[in-house]
Amino acid sequence: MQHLIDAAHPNLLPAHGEAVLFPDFFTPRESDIYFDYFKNDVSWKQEPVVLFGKKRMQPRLTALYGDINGEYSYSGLTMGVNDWTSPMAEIKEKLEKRFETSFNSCLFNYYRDGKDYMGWHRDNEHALGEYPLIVSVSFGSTRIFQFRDYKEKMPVISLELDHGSVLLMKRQTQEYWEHRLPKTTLPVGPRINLTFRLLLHKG
Ligand SMILES: O=C(O)CCC(=O)C(=O)O
Ligand SMILES: [Fe+2]
Repeated sequence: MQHLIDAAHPNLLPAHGEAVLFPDFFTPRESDIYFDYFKNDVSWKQEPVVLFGKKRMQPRLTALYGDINGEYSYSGLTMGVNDWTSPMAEIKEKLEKRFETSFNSCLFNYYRDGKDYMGWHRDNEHALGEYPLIVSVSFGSTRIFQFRDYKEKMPVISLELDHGSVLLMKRQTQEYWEHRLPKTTLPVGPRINLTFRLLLHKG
């Protein structure tokens, strides 16, 4: 893979992994079009999850797309896999070319407002292999995204994910760091996030 870290795109993590932000990966115009398209045409669902033995609805809407047939178990949740649509395939190809890799699935998240969030987690499912490359695309309202050391639970590294930005996470990132998209009491509009992944086998 070509070297992705340079002065304009520094590694946001001090050690044990690489996280690189590309703030204007998509133009504002492209981003507006993708946002409207995904808002209306993704089969969004609010899925229940079991946390500490209690069933609750996830604080966001989700959908899974990819080229694996059938179902995929992700974080204790079995999700149906939908077929790529052409705007999704277009984004996937652009990312694959730029980052010299390939993806076979994408998890879509829809955060309706500041009350929707994703808690601390690592994307370290077995199906992703040892050192997964995860590419996260954001459209819509800017939200804060945070990393913290998985063992020490500190310090927190915060960044803003803007409309049209791409965040790349690679190497040991999912082993040493956890990440989240915190709630906010500030008035924020909806945000759509796409995380492209390569699943090595079914979950
Ligand atoms: O919405 C985001 O930026 C985070 C998404 C995420 O961490 C995930 O889908 O695993
Ligand atoms: Fe994640």
